[in-house]
Amino acid sequence: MQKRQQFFARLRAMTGKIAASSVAAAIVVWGMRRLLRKKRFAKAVSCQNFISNVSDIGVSVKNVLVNTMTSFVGTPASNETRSSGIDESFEPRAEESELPLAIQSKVLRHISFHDVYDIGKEGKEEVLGTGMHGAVLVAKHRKSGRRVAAKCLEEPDTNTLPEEVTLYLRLSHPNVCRLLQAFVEKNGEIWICMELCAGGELFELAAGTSSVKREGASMLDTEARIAVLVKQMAAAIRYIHSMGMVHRDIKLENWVFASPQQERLKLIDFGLATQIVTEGRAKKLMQMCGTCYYVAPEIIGLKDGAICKGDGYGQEVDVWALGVLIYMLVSGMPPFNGKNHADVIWNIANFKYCDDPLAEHFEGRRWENVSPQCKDLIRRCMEREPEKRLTAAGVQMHPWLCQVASGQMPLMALAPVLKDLCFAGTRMSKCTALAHICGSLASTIYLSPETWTLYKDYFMALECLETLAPKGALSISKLVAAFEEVVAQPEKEKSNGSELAHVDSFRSIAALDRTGDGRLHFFEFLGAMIGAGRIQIHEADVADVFAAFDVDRDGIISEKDMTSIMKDQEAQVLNRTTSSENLAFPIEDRTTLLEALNRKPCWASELPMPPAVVPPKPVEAAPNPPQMQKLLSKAKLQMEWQVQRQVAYRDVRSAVKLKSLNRGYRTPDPSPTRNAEKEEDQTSGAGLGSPRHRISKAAQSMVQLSDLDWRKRSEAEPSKRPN
Ligand SMILES: Nc1ncnc2c1ncn2[C@@H]1O[C@H](COP(=O)(O)OP(=O)(O)OP(=O)(O)O)[C@@H](O)[C@H]1O
Repeated sequence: MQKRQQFFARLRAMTGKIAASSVAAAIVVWGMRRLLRKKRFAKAVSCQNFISNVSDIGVSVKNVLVNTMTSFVGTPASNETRSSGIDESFEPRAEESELPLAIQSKVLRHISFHDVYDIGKEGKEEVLGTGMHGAVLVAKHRKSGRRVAAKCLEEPDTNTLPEEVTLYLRLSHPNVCRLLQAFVEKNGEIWICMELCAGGELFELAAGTSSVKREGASMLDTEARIAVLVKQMAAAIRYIHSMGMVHRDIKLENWVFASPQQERLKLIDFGLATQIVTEGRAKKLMQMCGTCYYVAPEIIGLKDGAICKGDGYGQEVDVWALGVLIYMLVSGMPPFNGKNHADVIWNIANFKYCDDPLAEHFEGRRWENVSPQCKDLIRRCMEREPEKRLTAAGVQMHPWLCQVASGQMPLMALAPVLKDLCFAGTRMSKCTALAHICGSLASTIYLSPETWTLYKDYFMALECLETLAPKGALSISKLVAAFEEVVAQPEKEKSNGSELAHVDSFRSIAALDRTGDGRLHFFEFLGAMIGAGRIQIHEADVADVFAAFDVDRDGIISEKDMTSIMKDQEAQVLNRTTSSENLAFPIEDRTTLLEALNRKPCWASELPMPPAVVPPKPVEAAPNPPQMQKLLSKAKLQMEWQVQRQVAYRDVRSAVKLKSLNRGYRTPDPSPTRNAEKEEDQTSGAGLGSPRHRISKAAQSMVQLSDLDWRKRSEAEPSKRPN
């Protein structure tokens, strides 16, 4: 004990003497690691607090130390210990520090959700939908008035963000709903703000229960229109898979329309998503989860006639679910049905199509008007063997989806966009601070539907450069090659040449890659467009970003603020160029930042109009209209769906009601936490936990047991099967 005290005394003296030196940092971190290895948490925390109190060490060294401590120990004991100018709230937690800064700045720990957003109009909440986590509500940003969708998750340990949030934060694709901000509250709640998709659920549209008013033809009245939607779904799934993730809950309810006017679909609900590929290696998942009708057969195992865990599954389960979804959209019924969830699961495990024997062969009244290509796509998505199933890329390239316009543009027409990218990259490579600010803005900015559609279309047109089935992000090398071909080369050929001919296109375009994965994601592309002065930025847009970068909260973004949150090599770039015309430090106020951001590019030229991605509305009735609405309104199935939904809603609502007596509108997941549930599932092999139709684990194991008992018997003696 005495020795340890001496060690600390020496450490203290030493750190005081050589404050601000990296040697001190190394020693203190080494000491901390030792303590933690010996599980001396109390000492470690006091060491952490000590570092926070040392006032004479440089801010960046101090931040490194404090971050390192925090990643080991967690948040320090009290707020007073951290009053020396560093904003504790900005410090990323261990898993967040892996994320690029532009994404980290979306996680807010120092501001409460309720200080930034108002929920509902005149005290009345606007509910967008209800799920296992309670209601998803409309919230209004106080400063800008923009409306977002907000959901409250509960995490007992605020040091770790739920996987749903960490994965969601990393995604940026035109067909994936954007997670704008996550607020980590002191009471353990996590509020996530997503872009508001006001067009309603695809499920409600298909079932004819949507309350959203739409003009013109239904989006599901012809196969061509359904194909437009499916193409977007395949693009989103491929993107998620290319990020090494699996969604595990692809279903009609989890696709929402961006707005009532648009046929733009967005994927929501990453509650069951997980990282499946790490360091290039894909693992097999064992947890039984998903939504009843959409569960792939490999998720469920069969042993001696009883349902058990399968042998493991991978990303193919999302393609299976997509196949089920297309099946439902064109035929109006699910492929596998049953009296209850266990029945459905049993049928899936045994690959027994629903009551109608023709369903398996896609024949009968419901399939009369469905094209052979569409049936072929469904069949290939719903291959029983996962290895034989199409991949998401395969779905994108399937002939049935070739009828949908690709959004491709001639490369020449894209030259102004490529110039913008290079211009923004040059600015950002000279000024890393600008790159971070543009990245953060792109992650959180509100864009009008027109602006959003325009830049999404350019993004998709550039994606077409890559392959027939793009991965949802732009390859840096392909962009550089395209720039050289249509911009730099023609400029070089001109006798007097121009600035563009000599630009280092690779260095410039690579500077836009904030995630460092060799690809430009949609938010990085938007960041480039902001950096090029194309997207008009308003004061309300920069408020949160300004606050996030003003680390010491003195009302200016100083060089010290920026260096304290940047990596060393980035800070050097910052130091070299602080006086450059790009963005001089300190940034005194938001107006200065706004002016810098709204500066037009010197190379600017007229942007081309992107082609319409959505096919024109058919003048006459299409040759193969599945007439979903009619079909669904008559079908018995619709009743079943609605009854099930109502029951599910009622269950959730009663849970919500009970909770809301204690907590107002905050309606957390009734189970301890999703992650805990996931882990428990993995070890115990307990039943299926599917959102909305999710059966509680206990209830389900009861269902399984009682159900499977008679099943075993009835398999042997079919006549004894109960009705
Ligand atoms: N960004 C959004 N814009 C509009 N509506 C949304 C948005 N996010 C969710 N909703 C609505 O809220 C419903 C529930 O959302 P979500 O699925 O994310 O919640 P959950 O609690 O995770 O539900 P689940 O039980 O399905 O896991 C959705 O089905 C949808 O109708």
